[in-house]
Amino acid sequence: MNHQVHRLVPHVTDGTADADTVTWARAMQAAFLGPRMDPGDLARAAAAYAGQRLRGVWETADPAPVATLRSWDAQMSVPGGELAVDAISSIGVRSTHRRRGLLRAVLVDDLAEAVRTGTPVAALTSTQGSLYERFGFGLATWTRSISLDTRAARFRVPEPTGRLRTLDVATLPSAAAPVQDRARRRHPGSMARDAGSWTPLLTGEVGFSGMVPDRHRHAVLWSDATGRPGGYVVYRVARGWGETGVAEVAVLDLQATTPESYRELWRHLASLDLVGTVTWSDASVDEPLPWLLADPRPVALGTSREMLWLRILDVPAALGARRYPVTDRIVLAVDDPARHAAGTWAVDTTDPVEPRATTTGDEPDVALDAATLGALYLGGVDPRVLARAGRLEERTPGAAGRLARLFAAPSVPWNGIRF
Ligand SMILES: CC(=O)SCCNC(=O)CCNC(=O)[C@H](O)C(C)(C)COP(=O)(O)OP(=O)(O)OC[C@H]1O[C@@H](n2cnc3c(N)ncnc32)[C@H](O)[C@@H]1OP(=O)(O)O
Repeated sequence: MNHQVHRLVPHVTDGTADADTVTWARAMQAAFLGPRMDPGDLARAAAAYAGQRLRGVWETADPAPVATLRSWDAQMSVPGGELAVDAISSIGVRSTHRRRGLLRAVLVDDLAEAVRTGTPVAALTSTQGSLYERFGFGLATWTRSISLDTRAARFRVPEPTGRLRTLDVATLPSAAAPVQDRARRRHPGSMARDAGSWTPLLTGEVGFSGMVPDRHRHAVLWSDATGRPGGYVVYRVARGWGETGVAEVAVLDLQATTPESYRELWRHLASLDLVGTVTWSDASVDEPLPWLLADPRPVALGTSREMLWLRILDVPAALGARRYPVTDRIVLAVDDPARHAAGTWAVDTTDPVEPRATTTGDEPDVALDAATLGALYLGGVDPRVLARAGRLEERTPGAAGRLARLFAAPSVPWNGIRF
């Protein structure tokens, strides 16, 4: 079935969105099993979409779309640099209209616009793990939950350094945004937080909670001895101390620009009175926390979850935007039914400052599909593992190992912000 996709530009005045955007937001919320909201709350929730692109499929005479998608331009860190990506979210289809190709229609339309405007990569986080590979998205970063038994935690550096300051709704965006911008450069795959997400991060007033405020959230900024801000943490009291006498705190976002700021933010969390446990569900898979402590046992590592899915839309631009730790020339044959990444590409890093991916008639060293290339792009998975899984074919002996050395990232890719 051929679905006509339309675009909607949100208009936001005095913190509330226009009527069409509100109708769009209501349809999107319903697809995600969100609560029913009164129009005022919905208009405030939808104000976060200012400057973003809304898409939908509308049926005749019904003002509410049957399918929704939201996207915006975001900066993402890549090894040795950064890249503008098409960040995609809010893909929802009315429960009565599923499995008729509506997700496909809105997503294909959005990707086509990203290609037209020269955006080399699309990025999303997903509610389900099986949806997006068929559209060429590969799983590029993971997170892992971590928890700290604060009463048993002893820091190897015994004395705190720097200064801590609490932030409120008025001060969080201006104080934390520049810190996040610096911190994310330490982790390939880390995305810039979009402007509209700072206030809800602290108030808890998000559409999916029906804009019900969460008054148990706190934000703390750490600055070094010179007064330069170096990190922040936003956390919520997940369980109060009333029942058991011991509260539990959940980290919502923690960004550190230096080892010192990382240590002092964790020291702050560990020192909270009345708290027994601090948890963080979207931590990096390689958190240094256990190494800060005299005894690592108070740290418990939990389950991994998939986080960021990447779709390479422009191979020369995407591969040329990152840096590589070794010089090599490897030929990749990329299969992509949507054609965006299809071709035989020579990835040549002989000039480390200007690596290039160009089309070639040479025999490929490796054959893979577009989703596998997206998974590999940040260096978050070893190509030899993908070869063992049959996701990548070595056409010349040892090519997967060469690819592993070429694509290796300077630090483990991580994005701590679901969007
Ligand atoms: C980036 C994000 O926003 S992630 C959020 C995804 N949205 C949600 O979880 C909200 C609730 N769910 C929904 O709104 C819908 O069920 C959606 C968006 C997941 C799917 O929408 P639909 O219009 O039914 O999908 P559509 O018919 O276009 O299917 C596209 C393909 O995905 C497959 N697919 C769709 N839903 C699922 C699913 N739940 N599990 C596995 N495969 C699925 C279809 O079989 C189809 O495959 P094919 O084209 O290879 O044959």
